[in-house]
Amino acid sequence: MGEEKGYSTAKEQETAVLVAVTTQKQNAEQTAEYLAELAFLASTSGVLTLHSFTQNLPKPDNRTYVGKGKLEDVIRYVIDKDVDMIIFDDDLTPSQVRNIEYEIQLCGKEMKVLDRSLLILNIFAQRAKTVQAKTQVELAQYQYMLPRLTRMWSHLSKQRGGVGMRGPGEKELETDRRIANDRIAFLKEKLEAIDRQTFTQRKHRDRLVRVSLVGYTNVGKSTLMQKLAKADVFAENKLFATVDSTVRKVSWEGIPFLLTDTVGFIRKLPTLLIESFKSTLDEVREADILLHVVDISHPNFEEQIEVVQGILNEMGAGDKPTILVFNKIDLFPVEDVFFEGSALNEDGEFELSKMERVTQFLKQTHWQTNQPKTVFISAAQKSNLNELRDTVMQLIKEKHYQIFPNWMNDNHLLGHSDEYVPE
Ligand SMILES: Nc1nc2c(ncn2[C@@H]2O[C@H](COP(=O)(O)OP(=O)(O)OP(=O)(O)O)[C@@H](O)[C@H]2O)c(=O)[nH]1
Ligand SMILES: [Mg+2]
Repeated sequence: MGEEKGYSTAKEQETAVLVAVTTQKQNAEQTAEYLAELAFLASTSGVLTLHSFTQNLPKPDNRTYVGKGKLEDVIRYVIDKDVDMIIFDDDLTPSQVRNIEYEIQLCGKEMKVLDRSLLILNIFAQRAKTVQAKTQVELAQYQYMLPRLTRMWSHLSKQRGGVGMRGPGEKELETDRRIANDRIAFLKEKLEAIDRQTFTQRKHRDRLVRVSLVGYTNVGKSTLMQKLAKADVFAENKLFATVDSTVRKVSWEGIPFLLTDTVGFIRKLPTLLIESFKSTLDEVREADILLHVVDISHPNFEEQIEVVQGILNEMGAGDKPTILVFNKIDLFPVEDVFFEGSALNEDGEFELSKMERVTQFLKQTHWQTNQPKTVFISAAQKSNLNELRDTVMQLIKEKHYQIFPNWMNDNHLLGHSDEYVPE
């Protein structure tokens, strides 16, 4: 047994190589950023990225996404280093999957082929907790898989880790397609039943003002929800920590309202997921006020704002009263900024705290606007949360008095206990 020494018996972490193309529409810098995000997505689902391949093309190759020679390089690397999977940054068409699968078969080694959507679907599947979210993810998985049912995607091993595995021969394909179609029909019916139930529940809920936290994934929505609603919400430095939406009733200045934490958005969010998460996203669609949370410490936060705005527009929620909440200002690089207010006191110390100086600086930038309103905060450090509350309160009050014109008369004699976290 001596020769086995040094080998770990624990299950090793799965490994991946990433593949992306730089095109006329996507420059090299963007490709690098997308790849970094793809590696983060992979690590969120427990997969270690070993290497990335990129190719410059006018547009992705119709047949095999990258050119044939490049694909051979990738496959050779995967064989040499015994990598488990290849992850493509863009969605592959069913025929690209077939062609890539064919090239892989020629080399005789088993390897999984995933694209961005499938990776995101897998993460959603791992994270969904409620019956509704689980059903939504499963529906999206089947809809994704159906047109791609080739030998590789087959045998409906939809369990975690099973997606992308090589399946049995052509014979089972027809059966698989039939099973998939039946399952899709069943899941749709199940979702409709859940929808009817939640619709009835919602109808019976008070007609309170509804505020929704929206934003790119990992920007700090759940952390902010925790601070604002004192709710025990799961927050983590991973993508898509939240897949189910959480609603809390909060009361400020005697006015109750509903605060919702929602699933994070991401660039190239699979359309199938948007569709099947329709009812979860109804929380956003039915919201009166949106708090669009932005991670100002992220190098691409401006593009992330656009992605989120684009998805909101698609959902028909693009023109709701919105507050742009720039979060994580504690991570804003202080050294790089020029402070007009950075006067020193007699002891040679700054008169303003670091957070105050950063806030002051940010308020002089073009991000400070009134359309939509902006607030700069750190949810983690509870900085400027009072200002955020005041800004949100203005909008809540407007809406609240529209719904309950007699609220003041009915309630001004009652004592209110304000629940709010002081800074
Ligand atoms: N430094 C710093 N980190 C923060 C702040 N707010 C949140 N974070 C961290 O950012 C990470 C993501 O936070 P979440 O609250 O899970 O983000 P989310 O937007 O809910 O993410 P998803 O649910 O995945 O879309 C966590 O590690 C938080 O601790 C902040 O103000 N400053
Ligand atoms: Mg979250």
